[in-house]
Amino acid sequence: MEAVGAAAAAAYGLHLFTDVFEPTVAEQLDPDRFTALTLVEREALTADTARLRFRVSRQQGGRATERAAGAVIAQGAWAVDVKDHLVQTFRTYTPVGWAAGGADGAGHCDLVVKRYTGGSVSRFLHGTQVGDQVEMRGPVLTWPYAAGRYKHVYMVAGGTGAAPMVQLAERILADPADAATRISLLYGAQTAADLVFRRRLDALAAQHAGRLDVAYLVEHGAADAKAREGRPDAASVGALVRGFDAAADVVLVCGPDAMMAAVCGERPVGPGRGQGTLRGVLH
Ligand SMILES: Cc1cc2nc3c(=O)[nH]c(=O)nc-3n(C[C@H](O)[C@H](O)[C@H](O)COP(=O)(O)OP(=O)(O)OC[C@H]3O[C@@H](n4cnc5c(N)ncnc54)[C@H](O)[C@@H]3O)c2cc1C
Repeated sequence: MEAVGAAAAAAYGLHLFTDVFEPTVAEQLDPDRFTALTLVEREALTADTARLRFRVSRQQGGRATERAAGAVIAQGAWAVDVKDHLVQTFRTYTPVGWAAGGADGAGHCDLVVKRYTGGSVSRFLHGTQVGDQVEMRGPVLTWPYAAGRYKHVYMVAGGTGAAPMVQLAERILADPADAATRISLLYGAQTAADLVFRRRLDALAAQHAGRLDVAYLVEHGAADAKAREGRPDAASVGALVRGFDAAADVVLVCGPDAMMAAVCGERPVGPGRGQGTLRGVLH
């Protein structure tokens, strides 16, 4: 009994000890409320698209929040709601880099955001400077995924619509329980320079040869050997999903409204809404 009591006291002491070294300010994602994260790094990827890195660190006693966030992330593809506090409006973004952080150091949450000329939150985010705080809420589950559920995951992405595909592909390829899952991605953008995830995807494909195939499409400009000129259309999407097996596979589509309408039909907006009637070239 004494030994158990001593061990419990030691564990409690260790818990208090590690808490002392954790920050007092909340820099954690919380699924239930908006919290402020600090922008620590920004990188221009194109004239209108930037990668923004926000610091994540566990606050004192913040393990319950961290567990709640981890529980959502464990369920599949996820995103965060980002608020423009000036006009109290929010939009959803897909982290493409994530580390929860803890007693051993700060973590991070990376977003790749395209700026729209008349846009509200994307312009707000592009106006932020290193050191600024931005309010976020999440993780928000966007698509439940269970390892080993699909034999082949087909993906069609346009522009920053590739962000959820990158997040999901990295998850699948890193998970031994998904070792038999293959991924084929068709990724289109305006120009070759706008294929902002290309280098990352090529490295991933080289690392996981035979499990990830990526084909690129560009609308304008000279295409190279691996990036053909064109849009996701009946020919390119048809070639991608040629081996599709409805019993074992899935097709994921994410991109601008016009691309969604052309490929699969627009998805009804709102929580819990499914695809609805399949239209477009996948019909
Ligand atoms: C699950 C999910 C994940 C997402 N992940 C990402 C991501 O990782 N990266 C990313 O960049 N985006 C992502 N998005 C898109 C993002 O949420 C926003 O929709 C996008 O940033 C535009 O928001 P905004 O507030 O800047 O533009 P909004 O203000 O919503 O405007 C959208 C468009 O409408 C136009 N517009 C605005 N007002 C008017 C007007 N009065 N008249 C005519 N046109 C107008 C704007 O010019 C713009 O083109 C994601 C969306 C979802 C649903």
